[in-house]
Amino acid sequence: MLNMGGPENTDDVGFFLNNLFMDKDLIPLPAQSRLAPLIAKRRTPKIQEQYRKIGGGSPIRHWTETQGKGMVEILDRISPETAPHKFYVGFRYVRPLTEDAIDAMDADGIERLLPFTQYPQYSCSTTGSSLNALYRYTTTKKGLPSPMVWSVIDRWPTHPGLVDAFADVIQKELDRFTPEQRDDVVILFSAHSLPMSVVNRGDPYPAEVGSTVNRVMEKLGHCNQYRLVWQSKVGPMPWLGPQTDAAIEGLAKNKRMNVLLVPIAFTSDHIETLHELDLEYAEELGAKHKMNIRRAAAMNDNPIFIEAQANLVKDHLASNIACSKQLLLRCPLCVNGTCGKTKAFFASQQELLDEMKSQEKSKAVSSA
Ligand SMILES: C=CC1=C(C)c2cc3[nH]c(cc4nc(cc5[nH]c(cc1n2)c(C)c5CCC(=O)O)C(CCC(=O)O)=C4C)c(C)c3C=C
Ligand SMILES: [Fe+2]
Ligand SMILES: [Fe+2]
Repeated sequence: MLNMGGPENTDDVGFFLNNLFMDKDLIPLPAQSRLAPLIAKRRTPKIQEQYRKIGGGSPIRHWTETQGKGMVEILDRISPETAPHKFYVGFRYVRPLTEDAIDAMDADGIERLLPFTQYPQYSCSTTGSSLNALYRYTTTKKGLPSPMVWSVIDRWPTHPGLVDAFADVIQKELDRFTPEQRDDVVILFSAHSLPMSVVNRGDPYPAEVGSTVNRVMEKLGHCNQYRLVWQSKVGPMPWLGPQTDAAIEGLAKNKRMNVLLVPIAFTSDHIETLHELDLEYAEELGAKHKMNIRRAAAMNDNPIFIEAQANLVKDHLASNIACSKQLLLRCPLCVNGTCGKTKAFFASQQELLDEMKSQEKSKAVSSA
């Protein structure tokens, strides 16, 4: 289960930010190895303060493990032919790191490996970064890849179960408005923004976030007006807009006082939901403009969501593809070009999987 991870307590914030600013797939900096620690150090007190306000740390590990346990339990039941299933957490910026997950799987003698991105929508800055980390580690660590056979779930923006889960949390929150307010509600789907330099390079994330929003609104029968807006811009360069806070201000000007915020690009609670959406926007902006702003729950332990994850993995394993087709389309975008090598790596894994299948077939034939 690949994700960026978050600091478990305020002492971990420095380590988290240092790894984050060292990541060339996220933020390419000149003289990165010297500049990144300086930027991380400067930002640490501000980010520590934000984590303090949301209870002292990121809940991402807790929720990822809850989702993993639930998913594996369902998988053992609905896919007995591929059982037993086991999940490992691979975070990009805190422990357990992607590399730790590979080591643990190697030690456990795992033979079939399915890196499963926990970001529903693909971006080179998120899923791409995790896959490149996997590639680097498995091709440089001596003796790896061992007999592991790989395939990847690199995106799932329109998976029907994901769409159902989002529609469910939105419906539940819409029902909390009074009948008079309900028709006035504007649904603001809010996703982490991207620098325009990344958008202009052709990153598929904005389109994939849009595809999720479209399916969810279809599922809801276009019951309310909606917008797709972007949050969490960092630094002075231009980022993809409209920004979530500007959109709320715009609605206030138009006397649209009922707003439902929906975090659409991250599957558990984190600073962006608990601090930015709840404290800065719903509470502070809401009070400033006398607006009624609510937020849909994050996926966290949502049973529809966890079942969707299990179904996605089951269908992937049943299809016997060792490589998501879209993975092949992704490569030209990477800053450092490592995706091209990732592609070759997974292609050779496909041959390995084919070889294993044909050996199994001939074994079955000879024993018959
Ligand atoms: C789908 C989710 C995310 C995308 C896409 C994404 C792209 C992206 N982010 C930065 C820069 C920073 N992101 C930071 C923290 C952060 N980012 C996400 C999610 C996505 N980022 C999360 C969940 C978090 C963790 C914080 C939290 O909400 O718990 C930070 C560090 C925080 C800070 O210093 O302000 C930076 C920096 C870029 C440049 C980028 C795309 C290229
Ligand atoms: Fe980010
Ligand atoms: Fe890439």
